[in-house]
Amino acid sequence: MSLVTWQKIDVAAKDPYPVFLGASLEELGEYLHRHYRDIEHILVVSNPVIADIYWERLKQGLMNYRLNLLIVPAGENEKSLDRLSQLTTEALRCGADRKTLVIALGGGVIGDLTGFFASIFMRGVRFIQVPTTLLAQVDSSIGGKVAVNHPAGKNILGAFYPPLAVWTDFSTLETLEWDEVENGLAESIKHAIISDLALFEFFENEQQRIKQRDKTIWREMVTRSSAVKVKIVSEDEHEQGIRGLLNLGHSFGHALETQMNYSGITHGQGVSIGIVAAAHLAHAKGLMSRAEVERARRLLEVFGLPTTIKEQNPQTLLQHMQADKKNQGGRKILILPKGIGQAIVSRECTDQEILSAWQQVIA
Ligand SMILES: NC(=O)c1ccc[n+]([C@@H]2O[C@H](COP(=O)([O-])OP(=O)(O)OC[C@H]3O[C@@H](n4cnc5c(N)ncnc54)[C@H](O)[C@@H]3O)[C@@H](O)[C@H]2O)c1
Ligand SMILES: O=C(O)C(=O)C[C@@H](O)[C@H](O)[C@H](O)COP(=O)(O)O
Ligand SMILES: [Zn+2]
Repeated sequence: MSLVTWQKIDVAAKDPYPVFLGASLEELGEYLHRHYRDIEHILVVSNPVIADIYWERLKQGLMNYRLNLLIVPAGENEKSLDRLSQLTTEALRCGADRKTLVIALGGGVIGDLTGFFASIFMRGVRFIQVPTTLLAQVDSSIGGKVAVNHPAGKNILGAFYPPLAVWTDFSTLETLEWDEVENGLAESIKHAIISDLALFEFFENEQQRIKQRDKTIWREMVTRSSAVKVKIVSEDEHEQGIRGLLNLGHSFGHALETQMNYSGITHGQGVSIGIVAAAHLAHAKGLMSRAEVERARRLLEVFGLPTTIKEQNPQTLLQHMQADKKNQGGRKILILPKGIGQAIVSRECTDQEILSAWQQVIA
């Protein structure tokens, strides 16, 4: 294996697992053969776009296994109970059993759906994340949150179910459309705002090279941003405390996604608008200066991310926020940035303050 170009970061979860940064799709088979001698059958779940580009490369290393590829249509709406049920039917048809290994080859949608499937199929089978979007590489493949959506709430049915490993091949990002890059940038910038001022400055200073897809800079961006996620989920696997910070912008963003029936807005766009709403709220509470709010907003906009939304009713969005998983006893719990590079979990936001924050991002 070409170990020279690899980097391995371990997630210190209850069941620890490695994140391989700079791995190559072709080499996953060899890794599995070395470490998991009892695997005979592998189910790979992907979508038509991704499979078309990357299936052949991944398959090369998996020739010694009984192998099935299950294709799910692209799109956020596939994170559904119906799709989960259909995957179950197909897995059984392929003769899957408790020793089957499931591989998620794709972005956050495939990762979340496949991971949740693996967590409940025959009460749990092993799975591996092979993230192919920027968002999936820096965020969704790490940390074991797996889920499907419900019309009334985003990720409302799910589990904490860690993968055996995260296998990140940077080269898959070369075929990603810029719109999809933006979604990953929203989560990466979120990582910077909640805990890494130096990473925020990196985004500010390297915006040109990021836009030009400079490979060295992208590698640094994915590595530094993944490291933030690994550190936080290693400290708090099941979101009892500090992991909540990773939800910056999500109370707002998820409300928008739910209101728009998981179409017409991407997760990253919702997070971007949500970060700005949370920043306005933080400013109202004296946690952020006006200049810092502007600095965060500017960075998101530099990369093409939206920071406002048209024609939304703040009251309706506030209602959707009642389904937020962080809420306790009917009280809304929000993540607020504290300047840039730190954030807090706030239990003290009134509905009026939240409505005012919505007003700031509704154009
Ligand atoms: N589990 C978590 O911790 C976590 C974290 C963040 C986001 N998420 C979830 O992730 C989802 C969003 O993920 P996403 O932004 O990756 O979207 P996505 O999975 O829908 O992928 C975006 C698009 O990119 C295409 N694509 C994927 N890889 C490609 C490649 N290498 N080349 C060309 N095209 C490619 C896909 O076909 C898809 O159309 C949301 O459902 C969100 O809730 C989960
Ligand atoms: O890993 C986490 O924890 C996160 O909050 C990361 C988020 O980017 C991600 O969108 C996550 O799925 C949101 O979790 P949820 O519990 O609010 O559904
Ligand atoms: Zn997210």
